[in-house]
Amino acid sequence: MSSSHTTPRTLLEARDLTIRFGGHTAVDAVSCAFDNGTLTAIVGPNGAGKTTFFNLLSGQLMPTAGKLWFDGQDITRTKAPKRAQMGIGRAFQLTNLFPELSVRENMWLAASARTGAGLVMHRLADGYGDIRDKVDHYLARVSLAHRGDWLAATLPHGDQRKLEVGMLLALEPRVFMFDEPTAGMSVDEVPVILDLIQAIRETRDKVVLLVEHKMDVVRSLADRIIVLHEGRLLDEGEPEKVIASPLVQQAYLGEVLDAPETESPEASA
Ligand SMILES: Nc1ncnc2c1ncn2[C@@H]1O[C@H](COP(=O)(O)OP(=O)(O)OP(=O)(O)O)[C@@H](O)[C@H]1O
Repeated sequence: MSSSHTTPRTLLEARDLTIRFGGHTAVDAVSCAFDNGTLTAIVGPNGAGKTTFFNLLSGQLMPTAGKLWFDGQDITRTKAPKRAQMGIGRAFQLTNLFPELSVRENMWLAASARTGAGLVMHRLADGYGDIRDKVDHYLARVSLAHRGDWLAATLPHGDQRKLEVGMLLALEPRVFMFDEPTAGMSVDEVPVILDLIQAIRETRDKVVLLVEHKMDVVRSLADRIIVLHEGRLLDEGEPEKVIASPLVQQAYLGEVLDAPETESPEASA
């Protein structure tokens, strides 16, 4: 393993990662390493480059300059499907779902993605019991066991988000990427998702990355925050310290960045 640039715990590392769209540099020489067993929240004002940075990590976009390593391998030019196969999994905002397939079939596709046992096998065979067990397991994990036969398109929005997270779990990646995982969910559904993310973090051998605007969610889950501003890495470190930093407060001027004092129980709902 060519890991002169990594520590043993580092699973994913970006070095001077940059992408330009015409004259606009959306991500500008960002360097950071993500260690096994950590959850990093990526925050920043609107247009800071968070989603673009995620796209560079998952392979939806290729960088103009810079390097990316996964588990000691240079994956800078590796395409998104291959990265997913290698263990970099991303939950998209509902675009991963197959609306005309059932919840169970969607889960099957995710659970079998690495084995190549496609949907036909699901319909035909009694074999593949291990995949069926996996599907049952992850359906239960996201509280959707009772909705296995529903078409994904007919699920309420909150359940679609749960299905999406369930599919990511079923891929069993080593890097979990969540892009505002609770967006559009009702207050009572949010804890299911946050508990799942917390549980992944507690396995202590995965990397979890979270783009998140809600600072209460960031505080409750993240070991570390990375702040992007105008495409650059503005600050990083332990959440309370970073949120309180004058530089970060300044970058958020004009947006609501809640101060890090103690919250009332209602405020964190
Ligand atoms: N394909 C593209 N072509 C041109 N400019 C782009 C493209 N994708 C992103 N940008 C620009 O790059 C900048 C960063 O966008 P990005 O969506 O990554 O920000 P963000 O931090 O995720 O914002 P938000 O919090 O609003 O989702 C913006 O100025 C955006 O307009």
